[in-house]
Amino acid sequence: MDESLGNSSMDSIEVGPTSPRVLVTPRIPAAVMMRETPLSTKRERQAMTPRYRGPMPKIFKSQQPQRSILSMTRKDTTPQLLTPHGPQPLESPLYDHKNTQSFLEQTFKIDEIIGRGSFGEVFAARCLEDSRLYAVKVSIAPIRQHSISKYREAELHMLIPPHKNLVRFYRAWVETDRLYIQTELCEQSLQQYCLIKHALPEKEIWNISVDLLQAVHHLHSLDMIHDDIKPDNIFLTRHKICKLGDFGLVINLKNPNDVKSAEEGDSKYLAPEVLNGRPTKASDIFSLGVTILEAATDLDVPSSGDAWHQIRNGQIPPRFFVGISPILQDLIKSMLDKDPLKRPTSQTLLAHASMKRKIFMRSLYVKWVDTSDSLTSLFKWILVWCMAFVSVVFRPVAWFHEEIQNRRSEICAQFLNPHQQHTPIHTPENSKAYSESLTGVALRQAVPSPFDFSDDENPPHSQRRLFQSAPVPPFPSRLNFDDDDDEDEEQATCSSSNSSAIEPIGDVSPRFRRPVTSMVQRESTPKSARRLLSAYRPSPGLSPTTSNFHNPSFSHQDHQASGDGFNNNMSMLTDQERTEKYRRMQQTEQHRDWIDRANVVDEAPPPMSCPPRIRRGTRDLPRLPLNFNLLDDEPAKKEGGDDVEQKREDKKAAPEMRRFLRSNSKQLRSKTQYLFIRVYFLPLLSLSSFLIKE
Ligand SMILES: Nc1ncnc2c1ncn2[C@@H]1O[C@H](COP(=O)(O)OP(=O)(O)OP(=O)(O)O)[C@@H](O)[C@H]1O
Ligand SMILES: [Mg+2]
Repeated sequence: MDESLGNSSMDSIEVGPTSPRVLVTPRIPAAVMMRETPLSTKRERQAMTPRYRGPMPKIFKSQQPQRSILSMTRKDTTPQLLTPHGPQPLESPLYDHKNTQSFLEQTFKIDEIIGRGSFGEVFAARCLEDSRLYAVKVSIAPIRQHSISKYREAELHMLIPPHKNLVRFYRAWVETDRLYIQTELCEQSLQQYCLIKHALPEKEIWNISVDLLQAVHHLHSLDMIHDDIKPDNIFLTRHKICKLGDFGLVINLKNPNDVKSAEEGDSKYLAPEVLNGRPTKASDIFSLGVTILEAATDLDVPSSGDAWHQIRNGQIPPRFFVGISPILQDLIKSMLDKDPLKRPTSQTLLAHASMKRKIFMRSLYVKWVDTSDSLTSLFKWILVWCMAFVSVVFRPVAWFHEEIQNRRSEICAQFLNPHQQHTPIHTPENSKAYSESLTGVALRQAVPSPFDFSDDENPPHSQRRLFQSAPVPPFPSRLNFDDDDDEDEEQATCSSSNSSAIEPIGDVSPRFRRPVTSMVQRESTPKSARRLLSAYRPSPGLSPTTSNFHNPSFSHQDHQASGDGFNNNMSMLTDQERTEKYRRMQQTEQHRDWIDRANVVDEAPPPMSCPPRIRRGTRDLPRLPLNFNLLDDEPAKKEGGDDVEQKREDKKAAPEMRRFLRSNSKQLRSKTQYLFIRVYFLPLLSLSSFLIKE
């Protein structure tokens, strides 16, 4: 049928010799009419019928499912692995027989459905056993038990030795009457590629021809016929290497019992002799010739009619070959020869002079791709291990840094805000004493003092905390009440009285010389009482168990009679010595008051102890101004009225702040390192894991 005639019949009709041309709606459906049209390219066809988006959909033997097959599968049998020696139970460390999910769902992570064919659905799925991506084809209809060809595709595929231009077979299994075939995943089919690109450049056509001829030659050398070569069954990797797939119609010529099903290859690519006979190796060459012609010319291959015969009679209009080299034209035409005997074999074609160089170049390219792939995977492997190692090494460091930073902030906040009550620095040594004092254990053990000095200005003991071992610069040592001469005596006095304050009588040990609770009592004792306490020192040589302190009959007179004590010492001193001694005592008292204020808390301690380095660094620091921006805390609220005083304090504290900053610069540096890990290392880690997934 003439092209112009076809167009006029579709768009307009002449009602009479004088009548004007009127547009009518064609009665014949476009699809039927298009079958009658002569050869055209797919692009031309698209222009004529804008809604045309590709070849007509296939007619399925069974109704195409509206939802995925997976949602319809029920697991009621154990999966059977198909092997050349028969079915065997399929095992995997990830598979749980008791689980109601299928083997596919348990051992794969399904990414998407990548295709639907007459046989089944094809999924892109990541195998959880090796973390690689595969294509898994699941049969649509349950496999009929007595069907001869029920596992045909899988059985034939597993028989074919692997080849770089054949889609690789991994395994196949049957579960609940459905066949699953796990194969290599490719990027797209040649049909999808051609629909986007239309006529491919000649260089690509040569690459495709070389790849497919090698694949067909591999099959033919095994005495196998593919019988379904078409763009839909040819797949492209991401490196544009062509692979022949879908071995459902393969004929094994070596097996005389191989009964082929009634299905035949796609009529568009069918060799003319197959209409009246059996498929042969030559028919595969014909199908391959039509495929290459379609890819090179963007020909819309007819499935029947005159156009179908036109191709088989070698009457392809020369306009389709415009821009194609004569060598490629000759190659295609020879493959489409009507006479199967005149058609070249795959071996003859590969041995062609023009082919040899191209095969060599292609094999180099394939090797390069393989090498780069292996190097990439090796690099990824090394990267993963390095990352794992580095993360193992640095993770505790990062965690430790974070803890230190938090702790530092807390400590600084205490020192920088004079109006805020201070949280104590808890050390492993005093944490026990802390918990004891909270529960009152230590206080209950303590022998009650004869003096009750608790008053309103002293908070309860349970709220008092100590810097147990805090040095008190620039003030004299807390035990150094008196002159150097009587230092020993003073210490003995203190330890004796302290021990008696916490320990039950008769159980005094030297390690309790400075128990915390006794310090609590001491810290909370008013000045006047402390002076009186010194009067209760035990006499030298008197054991703590017989100490006057614990003797209920002990009185002030007894104390004076024992000849020791504060008043006697003082009376023996000169005026100047006494003044000096008072001055020092005053300083000590002031400092003790400061400690008292600093140690009052009303909150539970944080769980982590402050590391000694920081404890040392921060202990000596004076209070710093409130507006220290290093901390994220809210600026402390100034109480009304003492703005001026506050400013003066701030000014005084400025050099102290500098000192503080200097001493903390090391910590800030470590914070920078920590940030470096957060900003560079962790994203690098996620990048590498992403690369590995890919
Ligand atoms: N290994 C694979 N990699 C990528 N995509 C694939 C793969 N296998 C199949 N597909 C996609 O799934 C579609 C259908 O696959 P396949 O041809 O194997 O199914 P089919 O049921 O045999 O169909 P038909 O009988 O029409 O050939 C293909 O067109 C292709 O898009
Ligand atoms: Mg197919």
